[in-house]
Amino acid sequence: MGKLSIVKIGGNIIEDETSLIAFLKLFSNLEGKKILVHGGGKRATLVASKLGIASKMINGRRITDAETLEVITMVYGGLVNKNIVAKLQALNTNAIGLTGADINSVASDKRPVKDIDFGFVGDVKQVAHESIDKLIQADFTPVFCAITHDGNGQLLNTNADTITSQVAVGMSKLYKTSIYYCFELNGVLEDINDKNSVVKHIDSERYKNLLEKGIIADGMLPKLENCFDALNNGVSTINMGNTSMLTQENDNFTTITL
Ligand SMILES: Nc1ncnc2c1ncn2[C@@H]1O[C@H](COP(=O)(O)OP(=O)(O)O)[C@@H](O)[C@H]1O
Ligand SMILES: CC(=O)N[C@@H](CCC(=O)OP(=O)(O)O)C(=O)O
Repeated sequence: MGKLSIVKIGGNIIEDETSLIAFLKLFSNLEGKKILVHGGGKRATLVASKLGIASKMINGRRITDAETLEVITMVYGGLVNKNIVAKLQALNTNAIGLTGADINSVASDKRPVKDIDFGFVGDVKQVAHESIDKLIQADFTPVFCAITHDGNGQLLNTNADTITSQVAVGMSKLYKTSIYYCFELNGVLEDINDKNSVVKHIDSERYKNLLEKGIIADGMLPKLENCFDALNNGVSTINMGNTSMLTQENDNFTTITL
């Protein structure tokens, strides 16, 4: 089985031009077959506010009404995705930007209304691993944004961490897949105020222990949930840390195993 790396970058890296360029250089130099998934929640909030639209997040997920869906479609599928693709082209990486609607790559179901109505938010139901692989086999590098579709013409907003883990699960039918969640910190930290307190290895036991101690919070909660889901469904390795973990020089990041 060949190897495939799936790398995710979040809003903090995207918003900082220097960090973004530095990351894209590392990503371009990464050997082997690869996929990039990007978020952009910060930019969506900024653009929405310029348009007089208030943003509301619950449990790390954006409440996405019809107006907000228009904003995130323009921001994730347009502004952020196309800028990243252009910058990758400048680095000689032949990137192709995709929403989940493109080549029917990521289909989802609108989240059912229970206690909370998230609006146009999708939970992934199917990843077209064979179609995505056609792009990879043709030496294109897929760049996914945080948009999926329901197959009936409706675009849906889906968290980029979830897209990453679900695409990785789908692709693990064809490849030995590794996920790299890149963010602004060095990894999962024992003490959020001490950037050097990286927990180097988290397995199911340690995860339980960190949860009990309340060390994992905010955006890290769904991130780690996604990790264990991916590992339980065929993904080989998951690493979490700053962008330099893509180089051989940095071994100070978090590795997650079952
Ligand atoms: N123990 C922890 N170690 C590291 N980050 C943590 C921890 N607990 C909570 N966090 C938060 O999780 C955030 C990363 O998750 P998220 O906001 O989803 O990032 P992104 O979307 O940029 O990838 C960090 O910015 C940090 O504030
Ligand atoms: C449903 C939902 O919450 N979607 C996310 C998608 C973007 C994202 O995940 O961006 P980051 O990785 O930068 O946080 C949102 O709109 O914020």
